[in-house]
Amino acid sequence: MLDKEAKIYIAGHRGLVGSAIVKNLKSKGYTNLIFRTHKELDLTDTLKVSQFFENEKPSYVILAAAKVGGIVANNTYRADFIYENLMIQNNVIHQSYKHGVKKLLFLGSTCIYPKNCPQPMKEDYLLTDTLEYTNEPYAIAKIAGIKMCESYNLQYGTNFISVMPTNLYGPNDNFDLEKSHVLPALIRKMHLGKALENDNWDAISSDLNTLPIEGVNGNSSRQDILSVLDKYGIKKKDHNIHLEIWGTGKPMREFLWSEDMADACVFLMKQRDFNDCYDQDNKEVRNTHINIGTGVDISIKDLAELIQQKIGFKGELYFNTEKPDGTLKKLTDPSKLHDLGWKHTVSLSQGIEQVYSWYTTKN
Ligand SMILES: NC(=O)C1=CN([C@@H]2O[C@H](COP(=O)(O)OP(=O)(O)OC[C@H]3O[C@@H](n4cnc5c(N)ncnc54)[C@H](OP(=O)(O)O)[C@@H]3O)[C@@H](O)[C@H]2O)C=CC1
Ligand SMILES: C[C@H]1O[C@H](OP(=O)(O)OP(=O)(O)OC[C@H]2O[C@@H](n3cnc4c(=O)[nH]c(N)nc43)[C@H](O)[C@@H]2O)[C@@H](O)[C@@H](O)C1=O
Repeated sequence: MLDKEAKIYIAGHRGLVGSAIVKNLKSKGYTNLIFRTHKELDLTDTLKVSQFFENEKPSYVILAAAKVGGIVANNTYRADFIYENLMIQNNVIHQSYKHGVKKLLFLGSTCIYPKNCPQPMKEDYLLTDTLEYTNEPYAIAKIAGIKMCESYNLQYGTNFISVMPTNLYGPNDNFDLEKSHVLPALIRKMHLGKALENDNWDAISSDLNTLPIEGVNGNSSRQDILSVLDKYGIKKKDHNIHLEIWGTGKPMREFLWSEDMADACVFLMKQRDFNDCYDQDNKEVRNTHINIGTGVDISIKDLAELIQQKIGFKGELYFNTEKPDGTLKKLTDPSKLHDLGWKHTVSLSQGIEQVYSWYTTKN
């Protein structure tokens, strides 16, 4: 199964997860990988996706393309999150069925579980209560993706499996200060905060030239840069830097290194078929998806202090409770995955060092 010459389409190959999956597959000797950037193939375009599958006829598909963002992006662009995600997954899953794809892996998210879910969250807790408001549209699209895979398997005999990863981080993450997830946002905020406290304008220019913020880049005036950083919660007060953490700092989150996530995906592509997921005699097939996580979580306050210590930023942290907390706890129960023989290898402490090293090399 999944021989080294198999034609595998990785949708979203430049993203956080997609790029790690490509790296993992290449390292294992897979040679026939195909990709398209968003610009080359908009996966919300049904006709173009159909033509792509007709021309390329991939044997395997890993669906890591999606509209993705942190808590504020999810809460603000609610229509885009539900529309784009439903369109992307409807097109890719349906065309995979139409063109005889042997196996597809769909990436969901642990936000599919109820807001006040019993902890740790088992796969069977799906659809047992109300969802978290801030990411409800995104979660509903992801639940539709799971049910689409299950339904196509049951009606058409396809082999489409789903995984529900916890919060991920690593190389090629999104470091936008407003739209990203907490871990990359705090890495960048503290990197800029440290540069500011050391009056290291070369580091600030280099960072802003790699990824401009709201119209300022590395060549903008210092006054303009200071005023934009202030707006994003990196505030210079006399000789001290005050750095904003969204919410109360009390929510707990679980973080998985993206390359571990990629390894779990490739492991499941090789080891797990839909037919292994359920009892053939059971007429009601539900919850065939698999959690991917570490089973360990940390409060946002402790995460911020850990990143602060790793980066060596000496300023003060303050909590902005005008910003949403989101779910208070969403810890996965990864025992289904552990029972299959896979476990993560990179700790949060190691991962933060690795991603910060990657971030500073890139700048
Ligand atoms: N990041 C996280 O913490 C988590 C992520 N997930 C899930 O994992 C998967 C991967 O996420 P992640 O790698 O973080 O996301 P990224 O935002 O890093 O990457 C998303 C990728 O999708 C592509 N893409 C987006 N929209 C389209 C479109 N309309 N047409 C074609 N391509 C498109 C982008 O292409 P391009 O680069 O060309 O713009 C990009 O490569 C997603 O399903 C996400 O929901 C689940 C839980 C947590
Ligand atoms: C992966 C998961 O990601 C999203 O859910 P989330 O876990 O709530 O997302 P998050 O990483 O943005 O925030 C985690 C916590 O951290 C706090 N927080 C502090 N300071 C910053 C900060 O500076 N930026 C961000 N983004 N959050 C911050 C923030 O207030 C929140 O309490 C889903 O919408 C959905 O996309 C999904 O599936």
